[in-house]
Amino acid sequence: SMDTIPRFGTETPHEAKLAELMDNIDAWGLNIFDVHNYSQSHSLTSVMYTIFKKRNLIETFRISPQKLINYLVTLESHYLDVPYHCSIHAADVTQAIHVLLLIPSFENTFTDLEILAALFAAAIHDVDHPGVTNQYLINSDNELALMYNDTSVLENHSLAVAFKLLQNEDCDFIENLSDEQRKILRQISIDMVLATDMSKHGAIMQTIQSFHQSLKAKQCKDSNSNSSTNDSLVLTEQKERVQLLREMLHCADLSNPTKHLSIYTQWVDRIMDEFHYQGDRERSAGMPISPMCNRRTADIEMAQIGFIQAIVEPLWQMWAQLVYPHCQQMLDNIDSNRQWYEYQISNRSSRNNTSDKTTSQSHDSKEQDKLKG
Ligand SMILES: COc1ccc(C2=NN(C3CCN(C(=O)CN4C(=O)CCC4=O)CC3)C(=O)[C@@H]3CC=CC[C@H]23)cc1OC
Ligand SMILES: [Mg+2]
Ligand SMILES: [Zn+2]
Repeated sequence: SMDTIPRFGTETPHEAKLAELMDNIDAWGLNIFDVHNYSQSHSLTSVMYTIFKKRNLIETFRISPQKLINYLVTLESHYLDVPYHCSIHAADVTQAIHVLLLIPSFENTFTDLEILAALFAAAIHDVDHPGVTNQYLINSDNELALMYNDTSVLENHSLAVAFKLLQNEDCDFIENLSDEQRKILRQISIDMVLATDMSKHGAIMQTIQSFHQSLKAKQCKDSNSNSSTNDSLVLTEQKERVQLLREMLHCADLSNPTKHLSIYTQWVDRIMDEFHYQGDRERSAGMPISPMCNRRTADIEMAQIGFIQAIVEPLWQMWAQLVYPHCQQMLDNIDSNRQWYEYQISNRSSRNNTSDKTTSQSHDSKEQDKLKG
């Protein structure tokens, strides 16, 4: 019954602190690491449950709260204890897409079912991620690469695991959706999660420019009719709305550099840990070591500047243009974060041997610790 379900979906002795944090559920500045700590490591369950309650999705889709919790706790337990692609990343991306869906430009854009599908896709998008890249799974003849014919291996696997969990009677929180609604939810989730494969990034960047121009053209036509919703994008085709949701999840998945430095540097530590563990395995297997995966030659600051310049900034600039002025904070954070990493590089004492290099690197991470407060 309702009274057995805690306010944020999970039992915690820190409910008051969690309530304080959840007051920021609609804000880009939510500290997901604090949520993880005060929810007894149930950030994904508590964030998803809080968003579902806030968006009235439990009533709209006649969801059993208990089955929703059962699904979320089971999904969360199927995220592995890897440094970056763990349940905190899923919670982070889910909360990010929730905030992006709140942008006024989208006030009248998506149906409740599309919003349900988008949040579901974000929550499941990396479940059971083993902490290595698709390329590593392919190069090491992993069972998963065999299963998915080297094609979006991790993304296909996460989708299959997530939908398998739904088949459990106690976890089927979408039992009251019609067959047509379940079909649409599955279709949109598959489309969105497959689009988080970075090998699709180029294709997304190709189409985003012309797609957004066509949307802006339609938008200003609406504004000529001086309708009250002149800010919001109205897309008549479900295909176009799904394309926007695909881009939105990709943006959320690439949102670390758009966050405050103290949060961003924690994600950098985690992804570099994950990449370096992969590099260690590649080295000991005599395989070529993947980009950014060699801890012995790593230049963490350069990798971030390259990641921001090559991937994150171009994508977020396209996105910010579409929803101007609602994503300026993200662009500002990207800029100041890039400048911070450039400053770290300009600040380096000239290193002439590895021991110096190791010392100063540990010094840098102490710098970052200070930033974390
Ligand atoms: C916080 O910091 C990061 C967070 C996530 C990722 C991801 N990275 N990737 C690809 C790795 C290979 N790629 C590149 O090398 C891109 N690139 C250049 O071309 C120049 C420098 C540079 O980085 C593309 C992204 C993933 O596939 C991960 C999984 C999905 C999304 C992003 C993740 C990388 C980060 O910091 C480098
Ligand atoms: Mg992924
Ligand atoms: Zn991800």
